[in-house]
Amino acid sequence: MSIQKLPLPYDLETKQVLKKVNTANKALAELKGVVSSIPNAAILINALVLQEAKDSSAIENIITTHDDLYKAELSLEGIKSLEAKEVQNYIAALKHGFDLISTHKVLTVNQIQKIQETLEKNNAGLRANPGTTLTNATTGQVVYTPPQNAQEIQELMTNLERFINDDDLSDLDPLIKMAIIHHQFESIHPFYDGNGRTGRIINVLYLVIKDLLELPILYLSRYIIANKTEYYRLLQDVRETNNWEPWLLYIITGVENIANETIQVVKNIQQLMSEYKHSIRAQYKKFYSQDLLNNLFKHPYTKIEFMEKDLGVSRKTAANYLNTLANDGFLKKAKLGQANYYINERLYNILLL
Ligand SMILES: Nc1ncnc2c1ncn2[C@@H]1O[C@H](COP(=O)(O)OP(=O)(O)OP(=O)(O)O)[C@@H](O)[C@H]1O
Repeated sequence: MSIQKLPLPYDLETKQVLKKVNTANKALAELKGVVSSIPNAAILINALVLQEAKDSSAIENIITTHDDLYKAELSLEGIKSLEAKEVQNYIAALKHGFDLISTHKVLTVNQIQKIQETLEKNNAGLRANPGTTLTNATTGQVVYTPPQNAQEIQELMTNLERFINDDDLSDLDPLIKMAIIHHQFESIHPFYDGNGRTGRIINVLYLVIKDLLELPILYLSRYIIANKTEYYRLLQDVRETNNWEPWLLYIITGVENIANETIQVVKNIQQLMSEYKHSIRAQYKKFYSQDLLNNLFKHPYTKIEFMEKDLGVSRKTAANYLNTLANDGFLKKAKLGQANYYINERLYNILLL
């Protein structure tokens, strides 16, 4: 069966769906509010995006620990595991996507290609050769064959681009649209690889485009991992039955649940920052600064070079700050090879959840 072009000719706004849309939108609005109450919220992107990258990559069986990831960020000798590198590529793709959409708040096929390119580190572009099928991971059976024809893929992507950006095509709530966009994107399966992760990046970027979030910080991937069987089943089920309601409810419930979890994480970080700010400022009048505090929260694991750069101080001064903070229990000092690094353990524990 070929893929339908968008908008879909069905009434998707059932009572149940609208109810979910309503509560999910409330949760998103609260999250947006909590994030904007942090004056330097952008520093959170690093820590929070890493979380999403780790979870999203895990769906592709790229399993990493937080410890590995944060160490990889430090680029110290001997810790660049392949997995951590994959996750770094995901972060780069998400950040690149965020930059691309930020100015004009549109998402084009071209930009989607750039995101996938950053993620997969190849420029194969949209599929041009046949042969791609989706199989059941356990049985190896083909469950779905996406379009094989290059021109058809191109046309479906152009249609998707219009649906993403032109609200005159459909007045559905953005959350319903996001669920449709995700399904459509995964069904077109426009690339040879990275379709799942690119699709999950599009989800969060779409929320930013629609002003439901200011920063791309909604770890929807965690929800998808936790409900992975249901995810695959519903993707397939919609195609076979055209029964959209369970899929829409699944995705929108995910948005709501994860928004509520993220609100808690952001509030915990905010509280810890405020505690650190007051204690560090009181204890070290001479060297406390907002930039110093930001550095400790931008990188759950930090190193002398980061501090040097962020604060514009000498290596010796940066080392002195970090060692003093470690001596007094604000950070934990650790060693890898010859190099020292410093862990904000309380932040690390919040992000571990
Ligand atoms: N039956 C199906 N119908 C439509 N899409 C599907 C189906 N089964 C899987 N998919 C989608 O295909 C994605 C996998 O595609 P691909 O392997 O290209 O992406 P990936 O990013 O490398 O992998 P992953 O999503 O596992 O991290 C899944 O995440 C899912 O979104």
